[in-house]
Amino acid sequence: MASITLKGVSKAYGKHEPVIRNVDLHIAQGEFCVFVGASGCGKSTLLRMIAGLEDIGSGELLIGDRLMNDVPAARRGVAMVFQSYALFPHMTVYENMAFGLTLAKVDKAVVREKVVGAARILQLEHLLARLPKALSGGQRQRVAIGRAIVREPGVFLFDEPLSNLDAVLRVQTRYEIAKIHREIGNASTVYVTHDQVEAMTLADRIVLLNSGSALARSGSIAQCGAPLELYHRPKNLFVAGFIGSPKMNFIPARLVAAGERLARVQLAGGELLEAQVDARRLLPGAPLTLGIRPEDASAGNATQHLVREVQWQERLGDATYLYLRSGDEQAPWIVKVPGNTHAVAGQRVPLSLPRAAMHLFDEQGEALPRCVEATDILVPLAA
Ligand SMILES: Nc1ncnc2c1ncn2[C@@H]1O[C@H](COP(=O)(O)OP(=O)(O)OP(=O)(O)O)[C@@H](O)[C@H]1O
Repeated sequence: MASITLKGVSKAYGKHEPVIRNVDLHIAQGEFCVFVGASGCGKSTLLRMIAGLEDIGSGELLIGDRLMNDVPAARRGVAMVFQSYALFPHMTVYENMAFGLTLAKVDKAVVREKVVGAARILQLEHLLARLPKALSGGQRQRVAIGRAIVREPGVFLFDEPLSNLDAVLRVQTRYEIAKIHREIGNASTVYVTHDQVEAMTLADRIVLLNSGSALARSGSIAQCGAPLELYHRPKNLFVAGFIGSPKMNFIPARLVAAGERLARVQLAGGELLEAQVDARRLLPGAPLTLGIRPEDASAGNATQHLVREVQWQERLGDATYLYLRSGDEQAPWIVKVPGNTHAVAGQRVPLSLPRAAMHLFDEQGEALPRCVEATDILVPLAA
């Protein structure tokens, strides 16, 4: 069982711009780490370098305390599960799962014990004699996971393993992957996805990669931390906009006054709002972006509110997204309200914006520190 350490790892394909830039990362033994980011930001390249399927351009990769840069894939103690399952079509489920062990000339009785054990965890026991073509997509992916488990690797690598599954199976298989990771105990898992729900639900720690902008070039780490840390304390506009769906509302504003735990800002239409943010490093008049998540704003009366007009609504059943705006604003605000809310286009809605829920970003897009306690963020479930 093993930790994974990347020290100053970079990679370019041929003479092109680097796709991975100077990545430093330590994944502890037993940790479930998810690489997430937009298409093309370098997630798979980073994973494939850990797997040994791609050369490391520069820097060092260690698994445990062993330098792995030049160690072939088969000798790294890692097992990888691909989006495409990569099963042998002419072999049964049993033979597919046993393949690596048989190749390594492991004793037949030991192979049987391991394959049957993995099949039990994955609920595949009744399918061991079938060929892959007689399985559903979800069952095929479970066989691919089983093939990885029987090798008892120190490191599991998953490259978008749920992308080919329908929505229901995706949720079920996601739960199974989390359960297997917990049951196996001390194996480290690295999981690549572009789906932020998978990232939020599976990860002990998320590594969000930049995808190239004026602020940061692609292939570098935008933020690395626990899922709720990225959600509640995004470092910059890119992270704030990537994590959360629908995306955080961004509204241009100016600083009016900055106190120790409270900043007063003014919107383009002249409205004044207060945010529990420390903006003392900026001067009054500084341009800002105010950020508020759709689920943090609510339609109703409160101490601090403004009025916006309903333009459009999307009904999801459990919730409704209202698209609201005023004449001064380019983009509509999206506000999440209960699913049974009845709104009509053109209706004017008072909007309540809690001071503790607001984010402020400076002109460069860097977040200003929020003055919000952990206890304001997570509320214990009443017994
Ligand atoms: N073998 C290759 N040769 C040249 N360029 C490549 C190669 N593989 C990937 N790239 C480029 O490297 C960049 C990163 O690709 P990578 O597949 O790692 O991204 P990703 O974040 O996993 O994307 P996706 O979510 O679309 O799979 C992309 O611009 C891609 O076009």
